[in-house]
Amino acid sequence: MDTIKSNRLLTFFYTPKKRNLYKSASKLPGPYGLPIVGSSLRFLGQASDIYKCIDGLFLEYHSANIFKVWFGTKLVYCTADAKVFDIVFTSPHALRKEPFYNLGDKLFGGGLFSQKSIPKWRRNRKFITPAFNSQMLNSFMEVFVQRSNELIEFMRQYEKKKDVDLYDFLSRYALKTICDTAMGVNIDTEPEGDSFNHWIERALEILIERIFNIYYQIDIIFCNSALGKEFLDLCDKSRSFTRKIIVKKRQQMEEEKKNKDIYYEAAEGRKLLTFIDMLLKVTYEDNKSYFTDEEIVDETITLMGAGSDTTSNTNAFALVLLGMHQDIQEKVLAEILEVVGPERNVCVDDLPHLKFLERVIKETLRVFPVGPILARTLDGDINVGDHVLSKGGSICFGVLRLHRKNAAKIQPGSYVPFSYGPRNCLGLRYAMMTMKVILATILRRYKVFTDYKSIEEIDIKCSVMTRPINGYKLYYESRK
Ligand code: HEM
Repeated sequence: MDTIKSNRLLTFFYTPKKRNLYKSASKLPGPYGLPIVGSSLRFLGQASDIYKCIDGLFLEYHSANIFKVWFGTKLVYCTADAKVFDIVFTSPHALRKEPFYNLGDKLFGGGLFSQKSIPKWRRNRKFITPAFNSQMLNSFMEVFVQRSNELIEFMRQYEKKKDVDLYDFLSRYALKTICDTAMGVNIDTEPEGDSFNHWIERALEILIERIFNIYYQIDIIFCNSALGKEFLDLCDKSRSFTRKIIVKKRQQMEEEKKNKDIYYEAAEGRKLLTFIDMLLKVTYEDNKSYFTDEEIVDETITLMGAGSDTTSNTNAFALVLLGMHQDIQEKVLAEILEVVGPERNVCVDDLPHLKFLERVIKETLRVFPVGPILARTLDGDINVGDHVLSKGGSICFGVLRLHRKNAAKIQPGSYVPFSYGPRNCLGLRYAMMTMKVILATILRRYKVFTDYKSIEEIDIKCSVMTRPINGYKLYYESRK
């Protein structure tokens, strides 16, 4: 059994270490909490109920800048205030993700997204960042275009069908794209490629249920439950597939090396090293023992997850919004035809000119931010003006609530779909480029419709990412 977690549950004493937390909490409003379990019992349920409950609290305490929730013995400060977000997300005391993220370690391990050691995160972030610099991104353009063209061809067979799962197609092609670009590995012949995103999606949904279920925080209870067994199986399958890709990549590199020295070429500036080239090089060629085999899997599966589901989710929501607003869809089309024309492929130089399309993507991310809530743990006190957030507490940001605030309350810094500060999204520019190419390619070929009539009709759940409870309800037909 995970003794640290079970001790945390059982020993709820007023220790001097916690005195500041209680003092800080006593000044804030928040829901009633029982001894030991706090308010945690109200979050029991499935991903859809959990988000409703969290959102309900944000609405109930909307007039307070910050409110508190005792989750078990943990004090969670909750806020949808742009000023607090700004101070906390740029503070050196809030670099660590909330330890709840680590309940997903069996899936993502210590990849960049969930890495809890700050020195290790800093080192890895610095190491991986150049794999997404401008030169690299421009070199990915050919793949973005080719995969988008394949996607619209694939879509042809499902034209006008109302029960089509367009999100599934988008995420399959996004996975192929991230594997082609960040890894230089083609997964077309791998049967698991079509299931990987479903495994991750379901695993994340279970993870949310685990995070908010105080009983499931204890490893032995979770791992022996039906949900826990399903989670472990999904982790196993997803990581095995990731290992298979890494092995394929290593074999590919060995083959390439027989003919030429790819690293020598890289040093000469004649070859760009992808994210995985860099990881494998530093581990196996330079003998620096930078990453263990499992750490390479951690970073790779993190990028595969973060790099595909996020963009496909946003693309699907963008198509839903354009399906609702046919006039805006026509304006986007007119821009695409003006900038790119009716036949030619989109190229790098077109991207800055697709301004209206960019506004549509940004509006989509405002209304449906990929991460509806973000959470950090506090390694030091942080003064946010009228309150001091105490070391040892956690902070939960209602990004979706912040984004949907009444226009009159909007302050600078109220738009944070990629988070910000040192731990912001590493793939921001990659994401914007690939989303523009895919949407421009789809919209030029198809007219898109949805059965949703308004944003309010779309019930949201949080499976780590924002998802529509009842699907995207998209269908499409060829443009004449
Ligand atoms: C619409 C697309 C995307 C959105 C809205 C998005 C949003 C975010 C957000 C909000 C975070 C911070 C999460 C937190 O603090 O808990 C994040 C982190 C991250 N994202 Fe993205 N992301 C997108 C696409 C991508 C892509 C395409 C990649 C990779 C190519 C990527 C890689 C990462 C990584 C590695 C992190 C962790 C960074 C760190 O902790 O240092 N993301 N993303």
